[in-house]
Amino acid sequence: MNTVSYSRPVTLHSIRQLLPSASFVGCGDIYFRDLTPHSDDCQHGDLFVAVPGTNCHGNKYGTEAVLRGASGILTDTPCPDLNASQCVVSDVRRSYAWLCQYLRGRPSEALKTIGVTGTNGKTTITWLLRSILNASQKPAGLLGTIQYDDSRNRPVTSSMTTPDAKVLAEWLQRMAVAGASHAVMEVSSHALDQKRIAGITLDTSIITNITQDHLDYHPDFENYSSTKALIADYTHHEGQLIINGDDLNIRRALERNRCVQKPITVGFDDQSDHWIQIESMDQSSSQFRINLPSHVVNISIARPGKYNVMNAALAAVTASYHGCSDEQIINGIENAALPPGRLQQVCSDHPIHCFVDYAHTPDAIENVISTMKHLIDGKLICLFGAGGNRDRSKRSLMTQAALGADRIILTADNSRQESTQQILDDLISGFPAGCCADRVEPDRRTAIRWAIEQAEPGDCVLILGRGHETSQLIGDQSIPFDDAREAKQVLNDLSAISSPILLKSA
Ligand SMILES: CC(=O)N[C@H]1[C@@H](OP(=O)(O)OP(=O)(O)OC[C@H]2O[C@@H](n3ccc(=O)[nH]c3=O)[C@H](O)[C@@H]2O)O[C@H](CO)[C@@H](O)[C@@H]1O[C@H](C)C(=O)N[C@@H](C)C(=O)N[C@H](CCC(=O)O)C(=O)O
Ligand SMILES: Nc1ncnc2c1ncn2[C@@H]1O[C@H](COP(=O)(O)OP(=O)(O)OP(=O)(O)O)[C@@H](O)[C@H]1O
Repeated sequence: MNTVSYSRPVTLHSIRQLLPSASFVGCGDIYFRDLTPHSDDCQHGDLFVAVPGTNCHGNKYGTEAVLRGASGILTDTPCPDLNASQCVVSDVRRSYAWLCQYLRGRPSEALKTIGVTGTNGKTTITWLLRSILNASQKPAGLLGTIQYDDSRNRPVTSSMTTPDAKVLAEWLQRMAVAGASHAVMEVSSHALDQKRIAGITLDTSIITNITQDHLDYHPDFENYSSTKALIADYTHHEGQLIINGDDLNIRRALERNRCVQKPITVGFDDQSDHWIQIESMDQSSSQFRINLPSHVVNISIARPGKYNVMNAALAAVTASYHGCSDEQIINGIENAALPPGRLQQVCSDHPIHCFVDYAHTPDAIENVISTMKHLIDGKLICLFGAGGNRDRSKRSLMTQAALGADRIILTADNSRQESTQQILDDLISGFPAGCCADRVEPDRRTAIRWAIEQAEPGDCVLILGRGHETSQLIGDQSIPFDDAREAKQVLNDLSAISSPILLKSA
C-alpha cells in the first residue's frame, strides 16, 4: 500500500470528545496519537481500529495491537477477554474514516472534490477531468486505479482504486498542502461499501454506468448497483450528481436508495439535460457535440467509441459546473494524456491494427468489439482471459460479449490463486452450441504471438483485460508482463521478417 510519509501526530486526541455518542469499556476515555486498522502497523499511543472485515473481525488482533503499544481499541463488539481500554461505536468503518479525515485537518474542506463511480470509465473520466482542470489553472490531484498524484505531476503508482480511509486522508492533505484546488477520485463499490470516503462531502459525483462486475464481493447485482448509488449520499446538497442518463440501472439504483437529489443527466437521448450527438469517428478519435450550461460545443477526444464520447461528455459537463470555460474544456479533452491501456494503439510497420484495452467486464468487451468492428475493414481478432478469485459468474458472459469478433483466443489473465484451466473452462462455457474458441492457450505470451500471426493486412487484433498492468499474477507470483510491450515485440519481429531489406540496412 502507498503511504505518504508525514511525521506522526504529537497531539493526544480524546476519543470521547471526538465521538461523543460512543460508549467505553474498561475506561472513561481513550487518548491516542494516531490510529490504524492493522495490528502490524500499531505504534505506541495508537488507537487500534478493530474493523469487522470480510475475512475476520479485527478484534482477533486486539491483543497483538496492545502488545505493540495501542492505547485502546475502537470496536463495534466489546471484547471481554481483552485487557485493554475499548471504545464501542455502532459503525467502526464510518468512525474510522471520519477520524482519519479529522486527524489530517479535514483536507477535503480546502479542496473541491469530485468522485467518480460506475462499472467502467472511472479512470478515463478522472484523467480527462484532471486535464481540463489543469488547462483551466485549477491544479487537480488525482486518486485512482493507475496512480495517485497530489497535483504536482509526480504520480505514484497506486495499489488500490480508492485507497483505505487513512491513506486517502493523507493524500487529500498532501493535495491541499501542494496547493491543489481540486481532488478528482475514483470511488469503487468496495470503497462505498466499506465507507472509505466517510467524512468527505463531494462537491460533485458522477455515475458512469452500472453493469455486472464484482459479484464475488457483492451478494447480487441489486446490492452492487445500490452500493454504487450510495455515492449520492456523499454529495453536497448544493453540489451536482451527474449521471449517464441513458443507463436505467443507475436510475433504478438511485430510486431504490430513495435518493432525494435530482441527478443531472448526460446522454444520447434528446431528453437528457446535456444531449450528446456524435458527429464523426475514426480509429483514433471521435468528434461530438453537446449542450453545456453555456452553449452547444463541439469536442474531439483522441479515442474512438460511443462509450468514450460518453466519458468525455461526463467530464465536460462536470468541468463546466466547476467554472471551466468552453475553450478550456475543448482544449483539456483534446490534449488530454489518456490513461495507458485504454484502446491504446500498438504502432508498428506491420500492416495490421493492434490495440491493448482494459476491458474485463462483459459490457466493456462488447463495447470495444462493436466500436472496432465499425471502424476496420478486415477481421477482428480478440484475445482475453479472466481474473482469478474474482466474480466467476461474469466469465461466461464475457465470452458471449465477445461473439461479435471474427476470431476468439482465450488465455490467462491474472489467475491469482485459481487454476487457469478452471478459469478457461468457465470462459469456454459461454460459447453457444456449435461454437468454440479459435485457440485456447494458457500462456499469454504465446497466445498474443499466435493472435497477431493470424492477422492479415487490414485486420485488427484486440488484446483485452489487462490494459496498463505490467505484471501478471499467477499463484503467489507476480510475473513482469506488459501486453503492449509483448505485442510490440511480435509486431516488430513480423515487420522485420516481411522487410528483409530494412533488416539488412539496419
Ligand atoms: C475485500 C476487501 O476489499 N478488503 C479490504 C478490507 O479488508 P477487510 O476489512 O476485509 O480486512 P480483513 O482481512 O477481514 O481483516 C479484518 C481486520 O483485521 C485486521 N488485521 C488483519 C490481519 C492481521 O494480521 N492484523 C490485523 O489487524 C485488518 O487490517 C482488518 O482491519 O479493508 C482493507 C482496509 O481498507 C483493505 O485493504 C482491503 O482491501 C483488499 C486489500 C483488496 O484487495 N481490496 C480490493 C478487492 C478492492 O478494494 N478493490 C477496489 C477496486 C475494485 C475494482 O474496481 O477492480 C479498490 O478500491 O481498490
Ligand atoms: N463509459 C464506458 N462504458 C463502458 N465501457 C467503458 C467505458 N469507459 C471505458 N470502458 C471500458 O472499460 C475499460 C476500463 O476503463 P477505465 O479504466 O476508464 O474504467 P474503470 O471504471 O476505471 O475500470 P476499473 O474499475 O476496472 O479500474 C476500458 O478499457 C474500456 O474497455
